[in-house]
Formats: sequence, structure tokens, C-alpha cells
Amino acid sequence: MADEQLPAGWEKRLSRSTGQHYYLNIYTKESQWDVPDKPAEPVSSSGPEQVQCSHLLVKHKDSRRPSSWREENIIRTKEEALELVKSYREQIVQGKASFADLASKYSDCSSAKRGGDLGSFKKGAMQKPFEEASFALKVGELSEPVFTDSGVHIILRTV
Ligand SMILES: O=C(N[C@H](Cc1nc2ccccc2[nH]1)C(=O)O)c1cc2ccccc2s1
Repeated sequence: MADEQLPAGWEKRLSRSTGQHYYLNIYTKESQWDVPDKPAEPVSSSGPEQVQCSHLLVKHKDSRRPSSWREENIIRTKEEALELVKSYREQIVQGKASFADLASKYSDCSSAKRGGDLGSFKKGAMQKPFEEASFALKVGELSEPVFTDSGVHIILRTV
């Protein structure tokens, strides 16, 4: 749908990370994946415009890129990755290890070098399951395991 056909107050944008189009409310700067079917609301109706999160990613053989700084060729199964993520989550919840410590040691994302910190991001920046989980978290809250094309994550919202 070309811009001129969009309801008033929306712009069509292209997500750099996913290659998908999303739609930007020009008033609130909130974005959404779904094609808008009514004029943009001039005020924000829900949630933060951006969040800051850290994550711990365990990749598996079917990940989009089954390689990382930790392991050149990742062959574990998705089920094995989930078990690892659950064990890390349990250690964090029980206070036996810090999120940043485990992320820096075990995350298959290059953000491991920053204790898993991804910085701040808005809607439209990350794969949808990761975005939905991140924006559903309260500050300080740790997600349950989240599945994306990259692998299995746990996410800590920090801001
Ligand atoms: O996409 C990245 N790394 C990928 C793995 C990955 N896939 C993700 C999917 C959602 C959120 C974070 C993710 N990290 C890789 O290393 O193969 C990013 C690394 C960094 C590092 C610093 C800040 C943002 C990012 S996003």
C-alpha cells in the first residue's frame, strides 16, 4: 500500500534488521508491523516508546546464523539450547549468578561483550517475538525463554 493510500498520520518505513515494512505514527513516533486501517492517534495510547534490554542468547543448529564468538559451528539442537537457557535463568533467579556474568560467558550474541546489553531500541528494530517480549517486561523483569530465528533468549529489561 503506497503512502498516499495510508490513513492520515502514518508513514510506511523499512526495518533495517528484518527487511520488513512497518508503519510509523508521525505524531507519537510509535511503530507497528500491521497495515493501519484508521487515522493515527495523535497521542500515545500504550507503553513506552523505547526500552533498554540485555539478553542471553543460546543458538542452535537451526539458528539463522549457527555460529558465534564462542563457537564457530553450533550443532546443539533447539531443545538442548532451551535446556541451557532454562538452567541459566534458574541460576539468575536463585541469585547464584548475575545476568551480566552469565551473558558475558555464554551468550552467542556479540552483545556478550557488553554483558548482553543491546542498548535502547524502539518497536520495529528487533525480530517480532523479541520485541513483543521486551515491551511486555517491566523494568528489572526477566523474561521466560523467547524463541526467534536467532535462537533461544532470556531478556532482562533494564530501562
Ligand atoms: O543481532 C545481533 N547479534 C546476532 C544475534 C542476535 N539475534 C538477535 C535477535 C534479537 C535481539 C538480539 C539478537 N542478537 C549475532 O551476533 O549473530 C546483535 C548484536 C548486537 C550488539 C550490540 C547491540 C545490539 C546488537 S543486535
